[in-house]
Amino acid sequence: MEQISLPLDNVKEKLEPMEPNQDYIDAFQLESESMDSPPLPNPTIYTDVNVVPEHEKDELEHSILNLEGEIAELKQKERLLDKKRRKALNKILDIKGSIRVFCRVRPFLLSDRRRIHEPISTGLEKVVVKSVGIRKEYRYDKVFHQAAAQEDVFVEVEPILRSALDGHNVCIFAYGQTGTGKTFTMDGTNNQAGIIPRAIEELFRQASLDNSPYNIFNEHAGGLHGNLNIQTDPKGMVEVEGLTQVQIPDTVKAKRWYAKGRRARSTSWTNVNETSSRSHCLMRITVSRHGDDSKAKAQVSKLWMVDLGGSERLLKTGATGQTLDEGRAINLSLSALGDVIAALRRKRGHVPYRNSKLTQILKDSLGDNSKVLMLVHISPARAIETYRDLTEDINMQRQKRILELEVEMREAEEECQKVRYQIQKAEFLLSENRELLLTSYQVPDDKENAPISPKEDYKEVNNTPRVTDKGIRRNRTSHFPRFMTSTVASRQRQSAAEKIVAGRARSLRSATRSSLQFSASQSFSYSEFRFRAILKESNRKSRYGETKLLLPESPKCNVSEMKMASIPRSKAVISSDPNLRTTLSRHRRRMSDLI
Ligand SMILES: Nc1ncnc2c1ncn2[C@@H]1O[C@H](COP(=O)(O)OP(=O)(O)OP(=O)(O)O)[C@@H](O)[C@H]1O
Repeated sequence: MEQISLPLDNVKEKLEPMEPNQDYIDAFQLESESMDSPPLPNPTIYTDVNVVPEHEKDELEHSILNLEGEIAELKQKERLLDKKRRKALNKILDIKGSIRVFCRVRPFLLSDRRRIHEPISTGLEKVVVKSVGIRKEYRYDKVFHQAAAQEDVFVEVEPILRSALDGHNVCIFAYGQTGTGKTFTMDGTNNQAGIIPRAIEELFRQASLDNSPYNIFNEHAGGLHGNLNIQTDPKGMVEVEGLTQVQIPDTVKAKRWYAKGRRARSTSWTNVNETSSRSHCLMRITVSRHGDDSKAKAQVSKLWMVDLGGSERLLKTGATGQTLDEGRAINLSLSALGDVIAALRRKRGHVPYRNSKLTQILKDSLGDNSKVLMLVHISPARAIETYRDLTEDINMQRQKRILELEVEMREAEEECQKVRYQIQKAEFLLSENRELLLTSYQVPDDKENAPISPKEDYKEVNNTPRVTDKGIRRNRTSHFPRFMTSTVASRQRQSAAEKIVAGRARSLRSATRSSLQFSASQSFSYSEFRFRAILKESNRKSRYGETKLLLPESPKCNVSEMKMASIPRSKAVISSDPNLRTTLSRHRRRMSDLI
């Protein structure tokens, strides 16, 4: 707050400095020239603080209380809707199966020497392999044919990612012989991103839509046949000693760490694949979600994305030495994983987790309450046919129920987003009102060091006892020598300034009313533009993590409103009256010009 003198006789005004704006200055000059108000005694003009009448304090406090109640109600509604959405998603995943096995058929590559062109039907659930006259049928939850794109695969993966954010442990595996496309499915290429980069994007996107603060950590382990020390805590949570855990604030960092982990993975040439991965590659993303209650324990879930080593016959790969040993270790752990998944699918009492490091590490993410997706990869070098399943009716019923639940889930999600936006608006208004209350009514604790109130200031300057406004005016004129009394021009300027201050007071009152209006009808007036501008700015800054604000479709605001939005809070003229707003701005430019 600084004090400046105006070229009005004896007028003291407290203003905050503003940047000059010629438009406003010119407009103000025009307006003040045309004013024809009766001469007034020289007033003392104060702005910014202590202009809101005392009785409006109650209104403001009432508004704050209303908003607090409203926010609590909205949060409760948000929790219920989120619960409904989670429940629907969980049901969908249960119907689909908590352990699902997909099959992806790799397309022919230029390097494939032998091609057997058999017709392959698409989008079905069964694969028939013909080999030396023997015909074998394999059933999957879904088959991705050769032409299936990375997006097609990811569409099926997406729901269980949401499940990871909801607190379930999730495992996504790529399994298959060497060269069948496991790494292609998990990592992809620069132009055809695979599951892992897409999942990272999606996790951050979904987390940014949610009001709950998330912490996302990334761990990476390549070459699991080393001597890893695995520990299980009393609650059954598994930890691997020496695993690097990094907090990842955004997708860029997440991808950087992922790339770093991938580089550590051992690859070597085999007869079957030039850059064959000679180890399992595990990527773990730990999501910890904090609820509204900051004291409550965070909900922690793990998302594992595993590119398993090739499950080839060792003779066929022509591997020797270390590569052969790696191949053996891979095969052993793969068969242990197969046993665990088979036991879980058949709901056996005993699940043989202890048979390999791989299954020990994944123990807490493969059992109850977890979601598992196994993507089996096959190469097209054999004739493959897929048939329509005979249990078509059952499938249709399943699909119908899944569709219903998906609608239910989407509706709950959309409703939840609306409620979140309402919460953000209400919280924004609440903080505005609290700030207004603080700046307008707070009595400083330390009276000696407290800034002098405008009236006291006046008293000091004029060395007169404190009197009412009327008294001040009378006293003021009577104390000044004749040559200090106002001229016609100065009185005109004063009158303009007085009008402005009165308008300012009105504008502050209207700000209070705006808040009250929201709490009653949930509509927006003055704060909407600033609120949206702030939201836009925060969304522009970071799509993920940094801020949890979300900007739904916003109504168009005109240029002057946006100008207002860019003025800092302390300088913003808060008024729903556009004329008053302009006058006040002009006034300020004029004042700043004089500093
Ligand atoms: N769906 C696909 N579309 C196009 N190219 C593919 C597809 N799947 C695999 N490929 C290509 O096939 C080759 C082998 O794939 P990839 O390296 O992913 O196999 P892999 O199963 O991971 O092998 P390994 O177990 O030896 O590491 C790569 O050149 C890859 O780009």
